[in-house]
Amino acid sequence: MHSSLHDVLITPAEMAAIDLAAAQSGIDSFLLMRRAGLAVAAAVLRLFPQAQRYVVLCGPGNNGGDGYVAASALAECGANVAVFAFGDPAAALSGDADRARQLWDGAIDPLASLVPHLGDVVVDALFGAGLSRDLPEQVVQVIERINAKGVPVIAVDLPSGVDGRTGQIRRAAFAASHTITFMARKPGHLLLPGRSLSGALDVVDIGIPARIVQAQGGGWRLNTPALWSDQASRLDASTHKFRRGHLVVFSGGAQATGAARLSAAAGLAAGAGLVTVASPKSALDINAAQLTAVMLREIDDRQDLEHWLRDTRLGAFVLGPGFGVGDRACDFALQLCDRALVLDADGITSFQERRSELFERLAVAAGRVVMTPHEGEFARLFPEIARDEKLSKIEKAQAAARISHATIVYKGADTVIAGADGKVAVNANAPPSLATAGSGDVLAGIVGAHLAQGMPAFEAAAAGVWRHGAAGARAGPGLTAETLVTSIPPLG
Ligand SMILES: NC(=O)C1=CN([C@@H]2O[C@H](COP(=O)(O)OP(=O)(O)OC[C@H]3O[C@@H](n4cnc5c(N)ncnc54)[C@H](O)[C@@H]3O)[C@@H](O)[C@H]2O)[C@@H](O)CC1
Ligand SMILES: Nc1ncnc2c1ncn2[C@@H]1O[C@H](COP(=O)(O)OP(=O)(O)O)[C@@H](O)[C@H]1O
Ligand SMILES: [K+]
Repeated sequence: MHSSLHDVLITPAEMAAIDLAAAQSGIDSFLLMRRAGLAVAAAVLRLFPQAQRYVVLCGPGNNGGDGYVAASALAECGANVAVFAFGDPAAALSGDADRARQLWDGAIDPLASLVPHLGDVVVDALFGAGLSRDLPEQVVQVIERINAKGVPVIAVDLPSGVDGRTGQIRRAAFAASHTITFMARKPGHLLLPGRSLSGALDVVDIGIPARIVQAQGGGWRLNTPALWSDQASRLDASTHKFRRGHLVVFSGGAQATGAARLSAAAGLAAGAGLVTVASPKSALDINAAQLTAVMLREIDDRQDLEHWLRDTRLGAFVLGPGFGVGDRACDFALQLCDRALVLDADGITSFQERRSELFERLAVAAGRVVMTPHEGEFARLFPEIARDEKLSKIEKAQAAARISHATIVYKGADTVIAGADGKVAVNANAPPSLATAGSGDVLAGIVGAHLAQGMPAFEAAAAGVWRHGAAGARAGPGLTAETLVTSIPPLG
């Protein structure tokens, strides 16, 4: 892949515009298709040199065209190749794809006649970026037959049936072991369930200039350090703990203190210079018995908080983990909207019936606020957005950020980070072992540390999600929230 396109995500509509812009700039579109098909053939031979038969499935558009080029290249190498087409290829195909078909001099059988055998390797060139509706029954049946047989599938551009913009399945989809895509990743490769169905992803540079790809791209990004490393604070010899930021984490009552302590420990490990747990009187003793480097302060009510907030050195706040749902959470959060705040868990749920109050406050407050909902919390605060099936997870996070005026971290295996200004990134470094109790509390603490150090909200959130994922990978499969805290890698 071209290095400047490493973190760029291109939707199918943008890819079509890129295709057009490339043609208008004089680039030979058939040459692009040839490079795509040859890259597929090379990958297939490298990955599955022992296949008894290469079964190439060709669709009615340019994805099918890539398939015909790959089939011809495989046959030229002496491989046993069988081509099956959806519909009548002579009638359906035009332009480059038809030219590619005419250069294939073997038989073309109807897709429905395919009987997969063990020893086959399937090259899926049915539908790629042009998938525009649910798959027809005939294709669904073939996909189910092949998936059930367990023969390896290499997908061209996208596994057929996966929507390249949303990652959703249009009735059925191949479960590919590998996907070969072109120029840049597509959102459907990263968003679930498309991510699980794409297998190992290979992005091939077929020679479209990076400037053309970038010019048509809409700004969706993969979450990598390139997005935020220049905003990360560096340690220099003259630093002191207040310069590294003071993070406050609010504790729940005596029966619910662990979550806040996990956030606090994560905040300290992630680089906040000081961390204080703000605890109600009822939980002071239990917190005191468990805290060492993290400090403790009694905060019971609104007045206590108002008084304490006169200390401008308090750099950022985490409100929500184990805090308890109710008006007290809302009162505290509304007081903190013009500071730096991570609103998580109960802090989000508490606003289910009062969200306009929060959003109106955030619209005028000059704070840096990050909300970190998982799917359930997202649906509580943004029910109409959560229900809208036309939107991808990326667009849902963007819509939520827009109406709430906060940075949204829409959590899950495919966490999306969206800024109120439209910036968006999809995370891809998180292992499934992060699905463990307390893992979200650790994330809130890491993001809080970044805010305390002065990072802007979007960058603080994106860096937090990335470090959380990297910590998960370092902690290994048996991780607990505690080992996650001790595995947080350095920032930058
Ligand atoms: N964009 C580019 O620059 C390049 C694109 N290439 C290939 O071109 C592909 C995109 O080509 P196309 O835009 O022709 O799109 P596709 O080939 O993915 O599919 C479009 C065709 O499928 C039909 N179709 C869509 N959904 C259907 C459904 N559910 N049931 C039945 N028929 C359906 C459409 O009517 C159209 O005929 C990419 O995925 C890639 O493989 C490559 O050739 C290399 C260059
Ligand atoms: N399957 C998964 N793969 C990768 N990351 C995951 C997966 N499941 C959950 N996570 C991450 O783990 C964290 C869980 O947070 P959350 O749902 O709030 O749990 P908890 O309340 O137990 O802390 C989130 O950051 C989420 O993105
Ligand atoms: K495909």
